[in-house]
Amino acid sequence: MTTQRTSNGVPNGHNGFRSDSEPDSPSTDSSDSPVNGVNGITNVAGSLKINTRSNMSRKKSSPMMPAFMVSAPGKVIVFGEHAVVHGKAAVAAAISLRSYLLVTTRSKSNRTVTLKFPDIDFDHAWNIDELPWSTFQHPSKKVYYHSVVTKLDPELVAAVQPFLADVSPTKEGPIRKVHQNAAGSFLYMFLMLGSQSFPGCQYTLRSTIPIGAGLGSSATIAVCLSAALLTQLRALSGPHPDQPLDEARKQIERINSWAYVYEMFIHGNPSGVDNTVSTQGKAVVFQREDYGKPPSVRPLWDFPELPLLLVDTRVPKSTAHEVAKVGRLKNKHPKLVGSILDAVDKVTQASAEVLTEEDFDTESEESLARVGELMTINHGLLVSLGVSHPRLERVRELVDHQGIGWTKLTGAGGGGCSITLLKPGVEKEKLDKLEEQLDQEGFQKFRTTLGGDGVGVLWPAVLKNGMDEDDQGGMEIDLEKFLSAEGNDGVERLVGVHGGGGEREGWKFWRVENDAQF
Ligand SMILES: Nc1ncnc2c1ncn2[C@@H]1O[C@H](COP(=O)(O)OP(=O)(O)OP(=O)(O)O)[C@@H](O)[C@H]1O
Ligand SMILES: C[C@@](O)(CCO)CC(=O)[O-]
Repeated sequence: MTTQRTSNGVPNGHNGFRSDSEPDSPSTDSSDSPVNGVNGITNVAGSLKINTRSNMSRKKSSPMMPAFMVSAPGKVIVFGEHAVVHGKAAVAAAISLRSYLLVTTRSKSNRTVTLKFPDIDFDHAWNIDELPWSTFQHPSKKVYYHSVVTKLDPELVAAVQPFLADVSPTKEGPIRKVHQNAAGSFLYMFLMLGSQSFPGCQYTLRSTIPIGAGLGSSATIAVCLSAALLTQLRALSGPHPDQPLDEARKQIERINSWAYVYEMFIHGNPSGVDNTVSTQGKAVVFQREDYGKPPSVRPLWDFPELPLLLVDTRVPKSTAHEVAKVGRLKNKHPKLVGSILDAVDKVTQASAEVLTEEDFDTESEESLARVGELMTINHGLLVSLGVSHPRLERVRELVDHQGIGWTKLTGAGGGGCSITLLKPGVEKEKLDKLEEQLDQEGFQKFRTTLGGDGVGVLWPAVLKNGMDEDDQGGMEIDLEKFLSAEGNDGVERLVGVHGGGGEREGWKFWRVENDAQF
């Protein structure tokens, strides 16, 4: 069987996962097969041969898939957080901080699935054969990998609970809850998408995104796990360079839709804006008016490179808590809060217009002031919804005092991060003074660019280190290297991020750019 190779050695189609008996390229997209049913999906992972390159320094012929990586970006919400939960629009953009997931397959005799999340000190394994497959595969519950699941099934949520009982038993209450939440959301998605014949494997995650800071860290994990499971199931056939836009879009939607399932388990009632922008990258106008239907997503491919200062208050917050707080306020004062949410919506719509104007100029004070004023109004409305925090107000005070920009909280609030749009030509002394004060008062600044790539894949987890396609070897990112990489810089170096623009070697991204709405 001949296999065409793409520029970085990834065999075309099926992500290079092929069984000996599999014909050349039946498209999974055209199939209506259930996830746990026909079309070779069920046995995919367990019975495959890796199509390894004969000249790579990997095992020659192994029944296991090679290790591979998936990565997804964090986000900032530029306008419309919280209002978006209530059906209004939001503008959000991907950032260059990312999560990285390494997927390693176990030997055939090892029947465990392991989650290893060192950033939150979480490590747990389950025996695949002991998981409640019969409940998830009951005809009344069965879903398809291309199904769009928009709410959790209480019976299936209950079926997962016994498998959380022995998660992190020695950890303190709130930490244990975080671990159980992470475990529960993974198991729910794994059991819905997978089958008992899934191979033993380990999912190891490291992230350069601060947790619970409003930068969508949980969504990046959701997106990585969704893309990884769908890749293992061969329910994705990309990304590859000649992929038609429609196909790329369908796959992005599929990843996003399963990531939303994970987010629902973590957050209860998320709008889906975080996982959407993390999957797709760049920037979007997002709106979900009907929770029973997919959201409307308008990509903003020409989103301007705004000069933003991102500040982490280092006050931990819970998205679920802040969202619930606004919900309670709305129940108590429906008309009043309804008007505030309408006002946020108007601000968001106005911002989308300004940001997409042809003559919008990131060097012009006039252009930036129009966006900045909208940010100030949006922040004021968020304050009135009760989701700011004294530390967020302190950042605003410091920036306002220097008169160098416009500040708003971003994400759920209650702590977390703020964004400041800097005026053009800000005097260096003023900026230095501000940064010094922020440092002194324990805030953390982040340098990040807006509008980065969405979900990406490194298949296999081998970097060529600048070598030619046909050169020997490359550097394999194995578990040990991944776990021992030091800090954010160490992780980025290991996974091939070079240069301030976040260029990544060997990684591939689904390309869905054009103006169409989907
Ligand atoms: N690096 C990580 N490793 C493992 N789990 C993580 C990591 N980062 C985040 N999480 C998961 O995501 C949860 C944090 O989600 P939360 O929504 O509170 O923050 P966020 O996604 O950063 O903020 P926001 O939703 O406001 O953008 C954690 O409790 C944990 O379950
Ligand atoms: C606060 C919120 O609007 C944004 C969190 O990043 C929640 C959501 O959209 O699900």
